[in-house]
Amino acid sequence: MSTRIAFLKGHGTENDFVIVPDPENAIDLPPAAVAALCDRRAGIGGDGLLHVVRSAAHPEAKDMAAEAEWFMDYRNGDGSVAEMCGNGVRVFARYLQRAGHATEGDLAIATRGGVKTVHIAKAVSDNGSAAGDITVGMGRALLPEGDVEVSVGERDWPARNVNMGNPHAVAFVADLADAGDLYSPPPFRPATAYPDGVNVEFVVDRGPRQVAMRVHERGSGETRSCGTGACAVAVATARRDGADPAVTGTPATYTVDVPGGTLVITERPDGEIEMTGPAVIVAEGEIDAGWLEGVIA
Ligand SMILES: N[C@@H](CCC[C@H](N)C(=O)O)C(=O)O
Repeated sequence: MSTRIAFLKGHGTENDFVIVPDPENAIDLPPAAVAALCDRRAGIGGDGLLHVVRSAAHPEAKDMAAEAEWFMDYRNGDGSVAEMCGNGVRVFARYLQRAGHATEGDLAIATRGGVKTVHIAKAVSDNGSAAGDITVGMGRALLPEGDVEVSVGERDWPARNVNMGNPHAVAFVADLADAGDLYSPPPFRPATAYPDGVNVEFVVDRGPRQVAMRVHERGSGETRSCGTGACAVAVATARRDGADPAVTGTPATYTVDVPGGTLVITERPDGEIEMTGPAVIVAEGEIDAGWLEGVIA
């Protein structure tokens, strides 16, 4: 291992990530290393980590290499692996643009949830950091049948089970404060509903086709935003509102306010979902490889 490892820090609606460029997949990043890097006191700090690898160099992505040159090897802040990260994939695209691996326009990115197409809008500044929005084709939502409930303390709510590549439980509440401090994962029922854990969104109405949410993310805790969560919320809200695009034949667009900003989600009649929001790189530096080796020893 070299003595210095490059990293960047970025966020999308304040869902923040440590970015580790590693085109040839040469850096060992076991869960303990990821958790140490994402630690906000003893590490760099982040809700998750974006390991930037060429698809051809990663065993989980080489089958996607013909379609997408780059693989988003996403990890949660506790070091666990997740299928997809909606804010992460926009930040990943912003990094590729900044590094000269991508330009404005369309770009395919491999993820564990399949190949996603992102559209990088024209930059509003030319330094690559304060740039325009990025739109991601998030694919289709799956809505597994069966009642689900989530609880906080003594209170519980029915929740909609929505899979955006990763699992979500969406609960409509009267007040976002009802979710409490969200220091620990909200329990869910039935226990068999989410064998690999779940991301839980608490949602209130804000106006016509506008909602606000808080989220407890599997593997990260409460975060300031979750892109796949915002898509799950838009889909659950459209079904609740009788605005299922497959039934009405018209796209449904929802504005989803998160603590860290705003995401705009459109579901088309064919079920395809697009999410638009910001993606910002805020810093660049070097990790001390000796420290990282010590952490995982
Ligand atoms: N913040 C992400 C979701 C990250 C993965 C999630 N915690 C999981 O384990 O499924 C997003 O923006 O989608």
